[in-house]
Amino acid sequence: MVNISPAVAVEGLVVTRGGRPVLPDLSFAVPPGQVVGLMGPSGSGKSTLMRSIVGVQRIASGRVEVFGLEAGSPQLRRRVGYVTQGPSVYADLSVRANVAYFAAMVGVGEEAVDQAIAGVDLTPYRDRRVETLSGGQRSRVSLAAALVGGPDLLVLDEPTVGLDPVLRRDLWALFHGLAESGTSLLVSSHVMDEATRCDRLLLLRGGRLVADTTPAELLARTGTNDPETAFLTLIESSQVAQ
Ligand SMILES: Nc1ncnc2c1ncn2[C@@H]1O[C@H](COP(=O)(O)OP(=O)(O)OP(=O)(O)O)[C@@H](O)[C@H]1O
Repeated sequence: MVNISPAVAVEGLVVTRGGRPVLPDLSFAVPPGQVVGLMGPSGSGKSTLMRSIVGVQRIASGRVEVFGLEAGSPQLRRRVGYVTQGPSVYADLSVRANVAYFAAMVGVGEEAVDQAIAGVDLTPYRDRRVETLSGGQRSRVSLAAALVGGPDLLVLDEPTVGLDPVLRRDLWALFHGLAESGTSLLVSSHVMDEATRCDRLLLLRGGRLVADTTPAELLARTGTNDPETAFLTLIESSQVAQ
């Protein structure tokens, strides 16, 4: 068997926030070149885990490695793109100026800026100030800013929240296109029907991993054809097991 190193390796991760263990003990690996969904209800710890992976979360113990380097290492700065849930771009600047700003931070030029804007389908809006765009368009500006450096790992916190079905479908197609060209993606969502759009799934509840699986395995294991029911079935069986 070929030994493929994981994009992300987490072992015994413990994170405490507000004096409470938010992630009590997590271990898993994210394979490279795939779209991995981090699913779980609100408050299950998805954002905290993503923050740990991009290296902006203080961890109590354990190990988080990205491409074999400690999360947050300076060598990873250009290799990891992160889009938070809140707005991460400047409302009073144009789409182009925003993406160009992030391009300057990672040391890439004009061509990369145009490519990133085209990649999220915003070329017709490139000279518009972000504050004049719709919510969905704004979130795509954040995505273009994260994409501009050509990261090897993209960490996206609920990127499709509040988007209409057509845009959601287009964004998932974009994610898969990126994965096909070798990018690893970790995408969070609390909408379980998005689970079927992922190559792999990490299901989180109360800061614990309920499953590390594929959509097909999840449905087969729970004998359902709907991811939401499958998730509820898993939660119930894990409660019985406790
Ligand atoms: N700054 C903070 N101080 C203390 N507790 C926090 C802080 N941020 C988050 N928490 C707690 O950590 C837990 C996990 O929160 P987190 O934001 O990681 O969940 P989430 O799954 O991303 O939720 P959502 O889908 O609503 O964004 C929650 O119980 C939350 O209340």
